Amino acid sequence: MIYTCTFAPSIDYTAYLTHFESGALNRSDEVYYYPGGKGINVSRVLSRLGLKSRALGYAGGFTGRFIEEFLDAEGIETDFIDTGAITRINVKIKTDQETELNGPGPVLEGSQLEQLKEKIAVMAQGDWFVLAGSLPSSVPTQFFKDLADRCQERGIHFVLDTSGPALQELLDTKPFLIKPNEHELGEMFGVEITTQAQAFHYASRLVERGVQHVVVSMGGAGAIYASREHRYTAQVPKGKVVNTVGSGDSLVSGFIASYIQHQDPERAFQYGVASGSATAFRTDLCEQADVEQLLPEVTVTPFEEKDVTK
Ligand SMILES: Nc1ncnc2c1ncn2[C@@H]1O[C@H](COP(=O)(O)OP(=O)(O)OP(=O)(O)O)[C@@H](O)[C@H]1O
Ligand SMILES: O=P(O)(O)OC[C@@]1(O)O[C@H](CO)[C@@H](O)[C@@H]1O
Repeated sequence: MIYTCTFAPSIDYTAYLTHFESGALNRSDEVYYYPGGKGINVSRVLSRLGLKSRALGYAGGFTGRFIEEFLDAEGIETDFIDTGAITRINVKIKTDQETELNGPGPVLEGSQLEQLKEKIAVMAQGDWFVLAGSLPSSVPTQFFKDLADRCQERGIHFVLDTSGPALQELLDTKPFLIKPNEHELGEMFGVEITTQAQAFHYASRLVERGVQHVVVSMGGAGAIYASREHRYTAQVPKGKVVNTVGSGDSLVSGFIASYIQHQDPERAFQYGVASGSATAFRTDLCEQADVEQLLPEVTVTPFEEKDVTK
C-alpha cells in the first residue's frame, strides 16, 4: 500500500487573469478549486496512473470537508485527522507569471500526533510512506524522525518531499527518495544552484549521507538523478506551460508508479519527468494519456563529470 501524508493540505484557489496589479481591484477571467498540498497531489496523480493510495494527514472545517469529498469522488481513500479548524486556502494567481499565497499549516496537539502514529502502525514491509509538503512548526522535528525511523526499521519506502529545517535532520534517516527543486537543494547547503553540475555536486553529498535516490527538478531547465550507482540528466519536453503547481508532486508520483512496476531508476526518472511536464501543461494535474504521450520526448542521458564546463 502507498500512504501519502500531508500535514498542511489546502484548497488551491487558482485565478487566471491577463494582468495583476498589486494594491488595485483585479478581476479574474477563470478560477479553479482543487484539493492541494503535496501529499494529496501525489495521491491524485497516483490514482490517474492507476495506483491506489491512502491519503493521510490533517484537515478540518468546510475546506477540509471539500478536500475529503473531492478525493472521495475521485476514488481516493482518505483517513484525515480532524484539526477542529479550517484548513487553509492557498491562492495561486496566474498571469504571464505565477504568484502564490500559501496559508499557514495547522497547529497540532500531542493527541492529534498520537492519532497519526496509530494510523501508520499498520504499515508493513514493502509499503510506501510519502511525507510531502510543509511541516508545521508546532510539531517537534523528533516526531518526523520517529516516523522516518519506523519506516527504515520496517523496510518501508520512505519518500520525502519537504523543505525547511526538519528536512536536514530527516536526511539522516536514509530516505528512499527525495525530490528537492534546485532552490530547495541550495537552501540545504546555503548556496545558490544554477547549473546541473552544481546540482549533481550537492545531490551526491545527499547520496553520501544515505539517501538512496535523489531527483533534483529544475523547472523548464530539466532535472537530474543521482544514486550510488547512477547519474542521469533529463531534458524536459517543450510545450505551453499553463500551471506548474503540483508538477514536482507529479514527478514524485510518476517516479514511484514506474519504480513499482519495473524497479528501474532510469525509467522511473524518465516517467517522473514526463509526469511533471504533463502537469505543467494543464490547469489540473496530469492524466496518464498525457504522460505516455510526452514520454518519448523526455531524453535521459548518463551524466559524465567530464561533459561539464563549470
Ligand atoms: N517550463 C516547463 N516546461 C516543461 N516541464 C516543466 C516546466 N516547469 C516544470 N516542468 C516539469 O515539472 C517538473 C517539476 O518542476 P519544478 O522543478 O518546478 O518542481 P517544483 O518546484 O517542486 O514544483 P511544485 O512545488 O510547484 O510542485 C520538472 O522536472 C518538469 O518535468
Ligand atoms: O505550503 P507547502 O506545503 O510547502 O506547499 C503547498 C502547495 O503550494 O504545494 C502544492 C504544490 O506542490 C500545492 O497544491 C499547495 O498549495
